Amino acid sequence: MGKYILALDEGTTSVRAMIFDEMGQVKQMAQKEFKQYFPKSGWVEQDANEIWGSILSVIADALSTGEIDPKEIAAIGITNQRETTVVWDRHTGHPIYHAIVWQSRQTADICRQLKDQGLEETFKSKTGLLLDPYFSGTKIKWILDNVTGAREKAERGDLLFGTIDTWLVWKLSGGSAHVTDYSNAARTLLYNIYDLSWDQELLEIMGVPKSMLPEVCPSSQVYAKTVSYHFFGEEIPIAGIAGDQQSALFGQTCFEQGMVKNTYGTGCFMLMNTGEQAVHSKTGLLTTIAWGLNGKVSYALEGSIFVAGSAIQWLRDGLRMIKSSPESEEYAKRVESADGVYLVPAFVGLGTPYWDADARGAVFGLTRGTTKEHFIRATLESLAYQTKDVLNAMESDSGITLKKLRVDGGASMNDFLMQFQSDILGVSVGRPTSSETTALGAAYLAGLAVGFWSDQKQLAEIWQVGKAYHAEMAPEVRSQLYRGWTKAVGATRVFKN
Ligand SMILES: Nc1ncnc2c1ncn2[C@@H]1O[C@H](COP(=O)(O)OP(=O)(O)O)[C@@H](O)[C@H]1O
Ligand SMILES: O=P(O)(O)OC[C@H](O)CO
Repeated sequence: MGKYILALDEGTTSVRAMIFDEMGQVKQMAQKEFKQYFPKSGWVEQDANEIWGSILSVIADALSTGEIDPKEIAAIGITNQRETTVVWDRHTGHPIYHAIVWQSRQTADICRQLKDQGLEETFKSKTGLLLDPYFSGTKIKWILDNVTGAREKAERGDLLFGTIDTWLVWKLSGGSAHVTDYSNAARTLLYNIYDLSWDQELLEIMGVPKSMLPEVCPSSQVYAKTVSYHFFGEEIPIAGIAGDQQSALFGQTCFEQGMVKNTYGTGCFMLMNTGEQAVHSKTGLLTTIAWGLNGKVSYALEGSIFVAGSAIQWLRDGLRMIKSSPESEEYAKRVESADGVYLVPAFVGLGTPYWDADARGAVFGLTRGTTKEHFIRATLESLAYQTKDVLNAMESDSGITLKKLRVDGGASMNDFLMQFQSDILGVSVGRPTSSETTALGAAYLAGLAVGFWSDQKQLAEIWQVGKAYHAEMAPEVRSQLYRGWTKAVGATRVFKN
């Protein structure tokens, strides 16, 4: 057995290859950002071939910089930005359109039409999801409706659909495996999360031929082996797949019912493990599959925030207020407060609990005294306020009052944000020693499948808190600040272009 597990973490903005040892420690990593395309207002697309090329390059980089022989890799786990949709020709392997990213709003009209036909409850009752452009189903329909000749090709069985996990396994296996796992299938709006099958009625409504869809498998099993020419002469088992948010839940070892994690990446996603029970939300949370493991499926409740770290990237790239995302912390700490400024980053609409595809971003409370520092601070604070909206929904749906929140993801490295998060929630926040829990989850799933780790108990023993934050804010200040946020979101939703 090799000494390491390789996790491929294909996020919204970058790909990472992370090589873990048996203690879950990072032996080596390589990362590469890739291009985002914004062809129209609210649309977000990527080039699936560029993602594939970037994956090959980070694998090579991690192995060569770490001087690791590919033979030492016992298995590969894949975790991915979810919902992002690729449709490609099964004969040539060429995508027929850009990958439509989960954040993209180009299917808002399709969702509206389906809602007008009174179909929301049909989708919700089978998939646990809502009719929002976020999910893959309407994105597939959009590609079939808008790319010349696509529908005919799909009906002839010439096209394949995949989320990014499926695309990468297909490429790594030389086109021999067309698979996904339960956690990714659960995000398509086409998969029945209760009877665990592609739902014929939903496929017909959406006009998606079943022949396009991947086989749905557990999250931990050997799906295929790498073709040797993509892996330096080695055939390595690809043995774990999970959507990045479910993978982070697994990497945080939230194995027990009621355990919660929040990941601050491009977006921000809070998931609660609800065990073998699928909990139905009354407050705009999603019911989803956490993972399939040991012959069982575990479910989760999820709150999805569309814009979190990407608001910080916008400060960097759009407004050019900062040179790097971590620099936001320094600016935020230079002022005592945001001085009444609220920024609502509804750049692609709002997710949980509002589900408003047409909302767009806004800033409130500007005065002549507002400085760049206040603006940056208000942007960071918006991540914490959105998280509070989600936690309120989660506590109300689950009946559980949270005492501690496990956090991870790029923006969780921001100490100012984590302290403010703890303050505004009135809950302790714990960041583990490894903030790379998304990749770790996929590594764990792959390692379990090949016997690299024996069981979940062994994994739970590895988790350690790296830094803890405790609420220091006076309750009346907390309430007053949050009241301001609630008013700002409400006002944002009234204004429509
Ligand atoms: N120290 C920081 N403070 C605030 N935001 C940060 C910081 N470091 C990274 N980010 C943000 O986190 C995101 C990257 O996190 P990551 O977990 O890699 O995201 P993804 O998996 O979605 O690509 C970026 O949007 C970036 O702006
Ligand atoms: O890229 P992230 O880490 O923000 O995750 C994206 C989510 O999977 C979208 O559902």
